[in-house]
Amino acid sequence: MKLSSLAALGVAVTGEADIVGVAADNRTVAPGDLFAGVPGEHVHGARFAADAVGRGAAAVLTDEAGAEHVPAGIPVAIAADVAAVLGRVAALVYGEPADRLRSFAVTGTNGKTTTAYMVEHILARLGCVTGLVGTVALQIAGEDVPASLTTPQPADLQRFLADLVAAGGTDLVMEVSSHALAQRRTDPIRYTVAGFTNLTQDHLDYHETLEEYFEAKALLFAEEKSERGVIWTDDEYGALLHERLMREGRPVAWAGRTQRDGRGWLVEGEGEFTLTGEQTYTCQTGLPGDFNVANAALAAAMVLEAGVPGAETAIADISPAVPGRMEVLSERPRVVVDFAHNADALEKAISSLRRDTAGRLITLTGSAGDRDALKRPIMGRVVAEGSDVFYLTDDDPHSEDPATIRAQIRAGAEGLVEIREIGDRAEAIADAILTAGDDDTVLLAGRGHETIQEVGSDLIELDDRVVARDALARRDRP
Ligand SMILES: CC(=O)N[C@H]1[C@@H](OP(=O)(O)OP(=O)(O)OC[C@H]2O[C@@H](n3ccc(=O)[nH]c3=O)[C@H](O)[C@@H]2O)O[C@H](CO)[C@@H](O)[C@@H]1O[C@H](C)C(=O)N[C@@H](C)C(=O)N[C@H](CCC(=O)O)C(=O)O
Ligand SMILES: Nc1ncnc2c1ncn2[C@@H]1O[C@H](COP(=O)(O)OP(=O)(O)OP(=O)(O)O)[C@@H](O)[C@H]1O
Repeated sequence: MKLSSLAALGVAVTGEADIVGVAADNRTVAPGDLFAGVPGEHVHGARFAADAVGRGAAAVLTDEAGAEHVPAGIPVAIAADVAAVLGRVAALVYGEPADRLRSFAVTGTNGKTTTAYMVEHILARLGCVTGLVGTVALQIAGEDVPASLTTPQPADLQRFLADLVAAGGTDLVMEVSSHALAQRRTDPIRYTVAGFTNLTQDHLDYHETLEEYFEAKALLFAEEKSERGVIWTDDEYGALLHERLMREGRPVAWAGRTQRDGRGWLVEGEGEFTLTGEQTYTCQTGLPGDFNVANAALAAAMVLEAGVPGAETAIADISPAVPGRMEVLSERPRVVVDFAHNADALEKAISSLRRDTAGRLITLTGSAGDRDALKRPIMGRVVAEGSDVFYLTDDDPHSEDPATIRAQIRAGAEGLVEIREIGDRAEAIADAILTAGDDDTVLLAGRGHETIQEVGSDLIELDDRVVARDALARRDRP
């Protein structure tokens, strides 16, 4: 594509070049790419323009402030707000790949990964070739592609979509974080169906208030971002969002256990449940917890609302394997690894496990550093109120002092439960499993599928599932 074509997007172009791709990080530039120098929180990306050109960048897209870093003689495109235009630029360069895909987006505080896996699972059963974008994986037709953010930056996302189309992809299933929506990472994708799981306290380090966090999520349901929405309305903010979209006359369906006005899907039953809209369908999910019925119902309703042929049969069993989400490692004692890392997720995981635990419920968790600190004492209280024993340990401390994080969690739990504080997570997991009775449940919460612990600037290999299996093997030894 010619650099001058970007003029159509309101970008001021000087010089001409043939562009084959887009990269917003100099370290990922390939010959012929347009290097986007985006101003960030830490550095202006345009500072890396000279290095990008050295790696073969054919031109640079940046703003007025960044232009001074562009080497003389290099074609340049200037935008008022680079981050805001980057998605549209990348889409144009890669040939608008999203237009050739049916697309599903899931947002909400908890349940995005699980629901996205469920939508993907239903589509894969129908023979669709899917791209899956989320926290756990970036996949094309089940094969992993490396990723670091839940929702990739615009240039990476559009390149991924182009690769998906080239691989014969038919469908895109994406988790969309509130950060991504606030930063317009998904622009200009207009999803066929957008789904909302729930909204509870998290990420208040990034979004200043819960209302601002809600408004960031609500962006996904605007006319330009999705054709129609499916909202889990048993959630307080879901109900608010549904009312608002109905008022605005947007195409929207509700899903939940309470009948509402307008088009919707009534959910009845537990592991095996019915979904009643124009017709009644029987579905089941093998994933434990009531909240997974909510996730499965939302996933099924999204595929039905998209009008995917054959959906009615493919939703009968929605049991994908979701790494680190209520993953059961053993039965006696029952050891479960779960990604719950905020109060609502912990509360739901604990209460669903409590119901079928004959012995004690032993919960192990910490909380990540350099992230929302306000949630820590609330998490402590939720664990204390729902468990018999609380193993208080470390998550990813990042640059924070781990003992301070533990003290903040402890503040909410003190006096309410037996607390065993062991900072070393592997040691804490081993102790919890080795001292558990056969009828007990051990919930290892917070890290799910993660395999690297970030302590200061050190990256330490730590997979809760590996440590737990090792401890279980030691239990079995006479
Ligand atoms: C707040 C936020 O989202 N920050 C993202 C942002 O960082 P930043 O503004 O600090 O960027 P910067 O370091 O100043 O760099 C500016 C520009 O220079 C470029 N650069 C920088 C250094 C270099 O050597 N070369 C280079 O080209 C960068 O690619 C960037 O384009 O741009 C970076 C480059 O793409 C991202 O890595 C970074 O995500 C950080 C790591 C992050 O943790 N983001 C989290 C909050 C996030 O987005 N999370 C959500 C999920 C939340 C959930 O659990 O629901 C997600 O979607 O993953
Ligand atoms: N519908 C739900 N309601 C409340 N909690 C849930 C729900 N679904 C899953 N959870 C809990 O939240 C945890 C994270 O689930 P999942 O990874 O599916 O969510 P997510 O929104 O993708 O999270 P993240 O944005 O942090 O990646 C699960 O391990 C489980 O404990």
